[in-house]
Amino acid sequence: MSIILGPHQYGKAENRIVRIYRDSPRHEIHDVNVSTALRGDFDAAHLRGDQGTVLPTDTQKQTAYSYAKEKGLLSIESYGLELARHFVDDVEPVSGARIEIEEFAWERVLVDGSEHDFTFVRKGQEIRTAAITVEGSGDAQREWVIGGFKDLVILKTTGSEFHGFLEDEYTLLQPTTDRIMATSLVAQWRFTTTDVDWEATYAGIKQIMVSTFATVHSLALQQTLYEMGKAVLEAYPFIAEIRMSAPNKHHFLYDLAPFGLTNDNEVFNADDRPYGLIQASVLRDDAPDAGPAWTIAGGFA
Ligand SMILES: O=c1[nH]c(=O)c2[nH]c(=O)[nH]c2[nH]1
Repeated sequence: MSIILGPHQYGKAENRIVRIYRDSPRHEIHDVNVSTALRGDFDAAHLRGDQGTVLPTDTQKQTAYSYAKEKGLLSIESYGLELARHFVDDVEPVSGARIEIEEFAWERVLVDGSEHDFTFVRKGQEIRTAAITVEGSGDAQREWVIGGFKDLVILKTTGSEFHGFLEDEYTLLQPTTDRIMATSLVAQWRFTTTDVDWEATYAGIKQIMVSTFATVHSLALQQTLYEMGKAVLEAYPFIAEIRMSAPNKHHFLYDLAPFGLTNDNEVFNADDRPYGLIQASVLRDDAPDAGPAWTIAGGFA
């Protein structure tokens, strides 16, 4: 028996970078959280404490900030690709890089009915996400881009049923033909190309998902997720796969009978836990291999 070094990667997590575009009086803001991770032969650092091939995490951080100026930070997917390609192409021991990014949205405040040039309020909606992996060099280089969002809280007050489910001796749940359906949606989609209008695609996918949530008469959250994923794949041939995670944010009808009141789906208790957690992926049956697109080396949390 011998003890060996397993998979490893290292980088600078959660660089909070705010990039302002101020080329005109109407400023633009891009507010992101960037994590870098480098892979390659870093055995010596682990086995002997030899840092000769280790590009410090501090340097990775400095690069992330510099690239926000040098390469620009208009779309998190293209910025992440620039950063990952740089580490793999220009830093000798690096054979793979993964860049994970969250973007916090801001919107202009209105002053006298007009959008202000340089004052913003944080948008309460979803956080946009990207995960970029670049591996190998030269003609053998491969790239994987995942776009997505998290924390998209969405609710419909009707148009949702849940009945006909399997029952056993522990089943208490009453069937319903009219309930609130709500979730805080996480979605990630895998691109098959990097030749993409990232901004338009993001806006389009989000719009398709929210409108499908609204218009599908739901018999279960599972069905709604599948329909949302299917609609995205039908609209975007260059998306191979979409993965969704949806906590079922239960709204239970509150019992007002003790007060002599009726409750015709009007007053609910928004319960925060436990919650059903419905997770589903939808993909093309000819989707190209995902490679390391979804996973980080070693499966670290
Ligand atoms: O949409 C739902 N899916 C379920 O699997 C489930 N289970 C449950 O108790 N309520 C619901 N709702």
